[in-house]
Amino acid sequence: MMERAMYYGKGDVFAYKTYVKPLLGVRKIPESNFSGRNNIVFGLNAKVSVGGKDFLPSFTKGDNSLIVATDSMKNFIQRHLASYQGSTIEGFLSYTAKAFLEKYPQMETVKIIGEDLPFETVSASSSAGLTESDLVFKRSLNEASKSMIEMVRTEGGTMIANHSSSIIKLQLIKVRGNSFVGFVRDEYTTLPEDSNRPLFVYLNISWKYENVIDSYGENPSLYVASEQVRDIAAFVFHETETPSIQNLIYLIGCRILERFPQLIEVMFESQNHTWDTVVDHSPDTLSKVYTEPRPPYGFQVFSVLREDLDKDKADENSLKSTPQGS
Ligand SMILES: O=c1[nH]c(=O)c2[nH]c(=O)[nH]c2[nH]1
Repeated sequence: MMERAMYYGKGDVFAYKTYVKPLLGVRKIPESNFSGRNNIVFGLNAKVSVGGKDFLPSFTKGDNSLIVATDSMKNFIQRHLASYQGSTIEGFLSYTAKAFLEKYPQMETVKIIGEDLPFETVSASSSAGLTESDLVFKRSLNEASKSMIEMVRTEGGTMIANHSSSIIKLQLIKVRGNSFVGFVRDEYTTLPEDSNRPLFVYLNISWKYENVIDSYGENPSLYVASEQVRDIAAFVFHETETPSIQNLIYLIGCRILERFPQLIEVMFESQNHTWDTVVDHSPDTLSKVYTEPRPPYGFQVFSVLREDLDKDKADENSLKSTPQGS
């Protein structure tokens, strides 16, 4: 028998909480100054989906007797933000998903996606001069964290079937030091080879922990902050002469896995938004004028796995052991 799709839920569940427990003691890495979040404003946009065979009659017979109204799901999420004692979105999603399964026996699966609604610090005066305000925050329309957890009911309790943490909508421009050459040239090729392009990339990067519990931030030294992943991406972009976006994201993924042994996979969705050149005075000057590229856009999807690091290490070792001059 074919398995059918059947779930329902609520999207755009906005919830803001002030004075969430700060995230302190995140382990520092060489690519980033990030060490924690004050969490004075903690905001998220959640989407919950619930499933279970007991919901079938609600679809086929109009029997609402086991339906938890999606309006109630919204309240459930918001009230669980009030009682959540931790300091990360990942921890909150896990806490809330488990609570849904415990409260409603007809739910067999609960998936919650939470998108961070980030606020940034602004300056304020203090007796010591300029400091960061602890009262006023600036809404950020930049990149944001996003997490997902899928929890399922088992014989004796619950189990996490899937989880991920991400940074989304990161947009990085590198003004030179990028080429794209050597690709297939045939009767369909009009793109010239380019040895120096202004590479503008959009990145969504997701990562998966070996032990989901490390993502909750209860042991902050094992937590991977999206701010650190963002900083690694920019850092690796800076130091790499990129031959393609494909290779760039691979190198970023390897660096993330190197820095965080608690992760087993880093997944990328990248988009190419390389600027079009409008005015180019080179070789006299580096200064040029560019504009947005016309649609369509190119994209890449790639997972970097721990075995990629081991493979690179093995390659390095075999190079090292090759006798000089042979
Ligand atoms: O980094 C790139 N990868 C591609 O696969 C591609 N294709 C293309 O037209 N431009 C680019 N750039």
